[in-house]
Parts: sequence; structure tokens; C-alpha cells
Amino acid sequence: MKHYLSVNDIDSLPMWVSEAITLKQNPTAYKDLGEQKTICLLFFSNSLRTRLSTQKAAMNLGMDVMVMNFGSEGWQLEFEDGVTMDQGKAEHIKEAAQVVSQYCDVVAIRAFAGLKDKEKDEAEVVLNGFKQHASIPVVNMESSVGHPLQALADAITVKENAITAKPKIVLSWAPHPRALPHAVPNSFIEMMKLQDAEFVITHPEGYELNPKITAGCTIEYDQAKAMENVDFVYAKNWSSYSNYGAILDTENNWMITQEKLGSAKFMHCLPVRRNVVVEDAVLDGSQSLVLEQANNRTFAAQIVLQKILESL
Ligand SMILES: NCCC[C@H](NC(=O)CCC(=O)O)C(=O)O
Ligand SMILES: NC(=O)OP(=O)(O)O
Repeated sequence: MKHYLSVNDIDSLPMWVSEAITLKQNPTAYKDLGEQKTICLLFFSNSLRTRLSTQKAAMNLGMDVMVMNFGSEGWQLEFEDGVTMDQGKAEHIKEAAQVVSQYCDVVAIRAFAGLKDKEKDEAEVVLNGFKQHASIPVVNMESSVGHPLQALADAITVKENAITAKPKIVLSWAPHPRALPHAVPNSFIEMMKLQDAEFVITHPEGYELNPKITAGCTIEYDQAKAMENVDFVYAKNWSSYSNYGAILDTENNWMITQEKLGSAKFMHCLPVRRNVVVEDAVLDGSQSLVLEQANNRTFAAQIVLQKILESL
């Protein structure tokens, strides 16, 4: 595998998930694979889990790791071709990506959607800029439109906790004080299409995601109805897609509560706003899988890096 940019770079989900679960028994089993290899993690946006779990995964594989908060510490990058660079941006992606490629064997990038300009976000300028100009494999650590490492960790978590072969999984929109990107729900939906599940998306009207991504999915505007007989509830806020980046005022009581959850398991990618997205009782109770999801981020990243290292 050259790059890991979206869940569609996974050639066999069942195989990857099963390899990741096996890996958990002996995380350093492939310690020699990454010897003399360096990964560079570039952050244009904040992170806790992605930063530490990807670093941990690389260390488990024996790799050297360099981390840079590019957004605050790097030169401001120009991504457009042919511009006269007489304004604030000091360095062009053409040089930056090639320079990084000289120091590392793999580069991983986090750059969230700006949520102002849909076309610009969907062009994935940062991720694609590196893909185009770097000569090394690129890993997506959450871009404007996808978070495939999270989705892989989620698939591992579902596999480990499912008690039926085809569980009912509901992706529920939840409230949030800020406008959030679509990357996590997008990749979760794409991942659901790769696995056997009765999958339902529920959100208030106006919060429809990109129809190209939700094509073929069941969308139910009544949250209670969507959650009947559910096995896994995956909560996530996202801003409007059609009214791009807006917070609408259609929300009415969408927070996940223990009462709504019933006996289902609760999932969220974290960080989560307590008593806004989900009530304390759920997060502090035994049905929450959020810490398992975060733990599985290491093994998701490790499987991805393993596949990349094997193909170098
Ligand atoms: N990487 C996981 C989620 C990252 C991001 N959440 C956030 O920005 C939450 C920030 C806050 O709660 O203020 C998102 O939704 O895509
Ligand atoms: N879930 C996740 O990606 O967390 P961070 O944003 O903290 O990396």
C-alpha cells in the first residue's frame, strides 16, 4: 500500500481488523519492521489521541518519530500554483513536501476542514498537496473530509464488542456549541459500507451529510425510532453540509442519555463535551466504549504503518 488517505485504501477490512486484534496480544511483534525508518507527524490542527497513538504505533514498530505542530510552528504554506508569494505565506508546498521527504520515510498529516469554503475543503489542499509533491507515503490523520484511522479503530471496536454477526449500528447527530467538521461521520459511514451491519443514520432535518457519501444509507429523522433495538450508538456532532459549516436551530433534545441508550453500547471518537453530546451517566457507565476506541487507535495506526512499511 502506498498511501492511507481514506478507508477505501483498505484492501480487506476483515483481514485488517483481525490482524489488529491479534497484534494487541503482542504489540511489538514486528519491532524490526520499522528499524532505520522515520515517520514525520505534521499537525495543522489540534490532537491528543491521534498524535500519541500514531507515535505509539510507530514506536511499537521500531520506527523513529518526528512530530511538528506545523500550524503554529512551521512557515505558513502556500498551496496554490503559480502565485506571486508577496503576502504572508513564506513557503510553497512544492519545496516543503520534498524537503520533508528527504528526512522521513512516511509522512502523516492532520489538517481539519476550515468549514468556510466547501469547494476548498473538498479539494483537500493540504493532504493532496503532500500527496502530489512528497515522494514518500502519506497517511491521513484527519483531513477536511475524512478520518480513516478513527474509522478503522471503530471497526476494530465493533468487531470486539458485537454479539451478533450483523449488529444494528446507529450514527446519531448530537448537539455541540461549535461548528464541527464532517470528517468523522464521513469515514464512519464509508466504513459501515465495508462491513456487515444494519446501519441507520439519524439527525435533525438540515444536517444531511454529503449525499455522495450517504448514498444507499438509511436516514431516519426520528432519533427514538432510529434507536429501536440498537446494538451500538455512535454519537457525533457535525455542522450543516448544505448550509456549509452552519449551526442550525432545528435541534431539539438530541443529547444521548442512558434512557435513550437502553442496553446498547455507546461510541464516540473523543474529545467529547459531557452533558452536551452525551450525559455523564453514559460515559461513566459500563456500556461506554470510548476508551476502547481510543486504545484501538494505536492498533489501527499500527496496521496501517505495517502495510506501508511492508511495501516500501
Ligand atoms: N479527531 C476527533 C474529532 C476532532 C474534531 N472535534 C473537535 O474539534 C471538537 C472540539 C471541541 O469540542 O471544541 C471533529 O469533530 O472532527
Ligand atoms: N479521536 C481523535 O482523533 O482524537 P484527537 O482529535 O484528540 O486526535
